[in-house]
Amino acid sequence: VSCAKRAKTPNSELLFLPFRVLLAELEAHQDAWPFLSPVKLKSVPGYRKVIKKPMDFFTIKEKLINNMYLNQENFIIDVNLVFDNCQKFNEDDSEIGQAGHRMKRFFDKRWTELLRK
Ligand SMILES: Cc1ncccc1N[C@@H]1CCC[C@@H]1S(C)(=O)=O
Repeated sequence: VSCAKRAKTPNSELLFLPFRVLLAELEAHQDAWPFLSPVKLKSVPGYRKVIKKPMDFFTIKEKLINNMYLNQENFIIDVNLVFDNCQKFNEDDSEIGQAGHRMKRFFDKRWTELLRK
């Protein structure tokens, strides 16, 4: 089975520029602190059992740099996974839960502005 060829051509770098810009904005956001690195499965009881597909901004950046997103959809799916995992595991009125909702609102707004022009 031939695995999907990773996009290596220069123009695909250009193509993914908006994603890198958007991801940089997410990472710089004051409410990004819970999502900057993978959840520490050893120090968060229950996380491994409850959350089937952990995701975080650092992992997304790695995938972006390694050309592992072949289209917009897969990038969006991973970003939304960060927020869906957060809503699933954290109470809405918790510190992390609130940060997740604010980050999602910020992302949805910027995504629309940046890529829906
Ligand atoms: C995103 C998340 N969701 C559920 C439980 C914990 C966390 N994040 C923790 C709280 C702050 C950073 C750590 S981390 C990312 O270092 O584990």
